[in-house]
Amino acid sequence: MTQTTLRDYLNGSALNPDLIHLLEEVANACSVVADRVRNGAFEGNLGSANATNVQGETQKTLDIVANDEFERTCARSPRLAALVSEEVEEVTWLKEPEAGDYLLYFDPLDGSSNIDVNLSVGSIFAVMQVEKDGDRDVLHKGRKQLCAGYAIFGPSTMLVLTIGAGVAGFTSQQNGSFYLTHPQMTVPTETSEYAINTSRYRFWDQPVRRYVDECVAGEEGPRERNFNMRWAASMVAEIHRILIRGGVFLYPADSKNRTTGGKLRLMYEANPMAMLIENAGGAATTGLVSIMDVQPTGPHQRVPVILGSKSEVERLIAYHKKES
Ligand SMILES: O=P(O)(O)OC[C@H]1O[C@](O)(COP(=O)(O)O)[C@@H](O)[C@@H]1O
Ligand SMILES: [Mg+2]
Ligand SMILES: [Mg+2]
Repeated sequence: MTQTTLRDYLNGSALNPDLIHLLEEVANACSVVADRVRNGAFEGNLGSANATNVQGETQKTLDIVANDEFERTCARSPRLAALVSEEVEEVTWLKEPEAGDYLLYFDPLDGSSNIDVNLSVGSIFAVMQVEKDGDRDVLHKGRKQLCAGYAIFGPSTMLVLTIGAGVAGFTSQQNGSFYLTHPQMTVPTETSEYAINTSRYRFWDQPVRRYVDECVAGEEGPRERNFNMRWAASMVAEIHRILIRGGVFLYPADSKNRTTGGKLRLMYEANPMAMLIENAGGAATTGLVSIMDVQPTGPHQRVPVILGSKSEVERLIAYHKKES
């Protein structure tokens, strides 16, 4: 049986060859990062680095290793003008920007608190375009993303990608190539599974409390059915689960994180995941606005995130609108 490789899939699309080249380098970077994560114990890369990133978070050694691998690998792409990384404060310009050049936004290692306990982590990315010659603006709305995806380093390494329509999943084989194994990933409209860090319950706003209280009440509550709960503390793992079997994921703004706008970052966490979820038939909101319609104000801006199965996201929007 012949299998469709990532290269076959991209070459069969209408994407610009320069963008195909960039996406192949992103996939290469993901493979290298997967290896570096897998070999972390042998290479002495587990644990924390003696550094904090722009968000004030302690960096894991592998956060820095993954960032360097992304930079090194993707810089081979001739039309890539700039990199926006979670781990780097300023935008990294690789060339004088020309109209049509690409901008790569990435979280080199997502869920990195899970590394030392050997749970799933991944990398998240999105691509946008330079609009005019010399234009150094990288703060475009998520609606302008040309493509987005993530790699998940779990029991198998997978790359999940949207190139404008639909979402496709590729699994890495031992030879390092990605093969199309999940051609049309869709988020079921209905779900009875939610994901939220409930240790923050006391900080939540009323709409989030109401939603979770109703799920917890199960058959005896207003929803009249039982819900299951999962929290992997790794956004790639949560989104992958939702793309496989549905669900809703929340990292809302709350009384503790409101001054920073929430926890998750718009440009390289929320926007790429929102594009994947919407293109798989789900929905993604801050509670009041579609995530991809948020006008960014900075490369490391944070936003509240609610995404997944449409019916639950719509219910959460209704609860938020009632309160606003
Ligand atoms: O530790 P918490 O508060 O549950 O937060 C978990 C969230 O933080 C993240 O780990 C943030 O990503 P990074 O690991 O890239 O900083 C998400 O993957 C995850 O959804
Ligand atoms: Mg992250
Ligand atoms: Mg990260």
